[in-house]
Amino acid sequence: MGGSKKRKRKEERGSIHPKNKYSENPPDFALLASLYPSFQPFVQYSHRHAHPTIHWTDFNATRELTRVLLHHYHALNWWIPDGQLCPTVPNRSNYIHWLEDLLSSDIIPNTISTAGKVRGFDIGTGANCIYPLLGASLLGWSFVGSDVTEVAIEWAERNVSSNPHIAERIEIRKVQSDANTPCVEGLHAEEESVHSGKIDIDNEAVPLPSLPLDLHVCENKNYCGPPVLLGVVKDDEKFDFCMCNPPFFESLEEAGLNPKTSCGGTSEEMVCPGGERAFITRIIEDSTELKHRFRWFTSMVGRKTNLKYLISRLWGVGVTLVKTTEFVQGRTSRWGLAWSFLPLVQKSSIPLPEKKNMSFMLEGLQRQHGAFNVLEAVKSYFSLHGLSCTLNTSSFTVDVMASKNDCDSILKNELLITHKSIDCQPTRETSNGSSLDFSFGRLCFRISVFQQIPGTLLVKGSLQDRNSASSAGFSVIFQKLEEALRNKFCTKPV
Ligand SMILES: C[S@@+](CC[C@H](N)C(=O)[O-])C[C@H]1O[C@@H](n2cnc3c(N)ncnc32)[C@H](O)[C@@H]1O
Repeated sequence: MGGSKKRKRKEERGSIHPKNKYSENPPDFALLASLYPSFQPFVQYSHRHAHPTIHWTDFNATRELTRVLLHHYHALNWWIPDGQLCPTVPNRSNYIHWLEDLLSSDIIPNTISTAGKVRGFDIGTGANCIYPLLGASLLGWSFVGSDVTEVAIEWAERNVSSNPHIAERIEIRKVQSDANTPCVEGLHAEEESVHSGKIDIDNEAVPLPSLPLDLHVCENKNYCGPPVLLGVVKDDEKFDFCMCNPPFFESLEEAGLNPKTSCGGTSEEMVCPGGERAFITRIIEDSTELKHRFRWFTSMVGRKTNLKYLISRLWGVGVTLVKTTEFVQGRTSRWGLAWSFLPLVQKSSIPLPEKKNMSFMLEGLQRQHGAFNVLEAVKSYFSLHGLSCTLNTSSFTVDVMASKNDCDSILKNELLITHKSIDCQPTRETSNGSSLDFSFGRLCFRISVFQQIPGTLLVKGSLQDRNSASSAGFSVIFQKLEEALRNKFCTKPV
């Protein structure tokens, strides 16, 4: 009962991007079977299903489905050897269309692409090379696709050269697998060589690089493999975006947990020490060096707990904005995570979210920072902008009253106060890329702080007035408060 409700909710949220070829018309297996004799043996007809289906646990069936989908709907020739990761086309297309939305959103300036030509970097393109093939054929984008394994490079190149109409747009780049990036502290040398099978470490301590992120929290789970972006992106290169479907898992056992599908996948493709959390943390590390050489840095994230962790890492390294989306396919959810270091663009008027209740989590707080400190920071944040506030220590709330001018003051000054260290002009832009037109007289809201578990607090805001003009103002101010608190409490020392 609970399960079916949950499933229904997911289905209601919508599982497929509206621009996706398959959003209105799911693949027609009967038609494909009639057109492609090689696909026929895999198609099952049963009175239990309204439409013909395939055995999702059969690698040969899922690979043949991908081949015919790419051929029939995308005019692409494609193949992978046995056991390599087999992509699901509708699902991978969702990521491409989300990137398309990000690139056309104008939240950050388009400083990179020339003459409307979009150039992307696919980290770990795999033997299947699926993202460059889809991005080039659907949208005319150019790509560099990187990978570490010989088999991925060989087959990605084959998949590119068997499609001469787009081959010029895709470069496959081998990452030197013997050029392991140094490991940040956490792993014992012994564990390192066992887990990665690539790192040749004597029993001596490895010299540690000074990195802007503090990874102590994920002890023993750090990425110690070959370079990811730094050392692979060339000195003179700029990209509109990078994308990545990272090795999600820490072990092959974990990778094999879903017996309901067979998409293949070798250990090199699916597993890395520390799993996706460590791999994406390395992308974040690299992005702090490469900054404006990419308009958007993005990655797929497989676990919600990792998504939360990575978002708080991002605010800690001074990004100007973070965007997320949920990709739902069947019963599986994945998340898209995007960030940028470019200054936000000032815009005139875009509708704002009109919410009366908002909340966010502050995670990874140090021991000395409890609910009371955060509450005090909330009060001084608003007092600093001249708003009238009352702190109630027994209910752990701050009641705030703001006039139109007070709100203006927050929007005009906030970025100067909280983001002194980043290259960001004060604008009226919110993290959602919207701007505010105040048409209310006074705003009353309550901020409450709740302890969840040690080191994690929930901050809630509730609007006391009920008109929608106020709720637009409240949404923006609450987002500004969130940025300020994250900046104050979630930034780790360099
Ligand atoms: C989960 S697979 C994704 C393959 C393909 N992009 C897809 O979506 O199906 C992850 C890929 O990352 C590659 N990989 C692992 N470490 C890498 C690194 N440091 N740089 C580039 N690729 C890497 C693996 O060899 C593997 O092909």
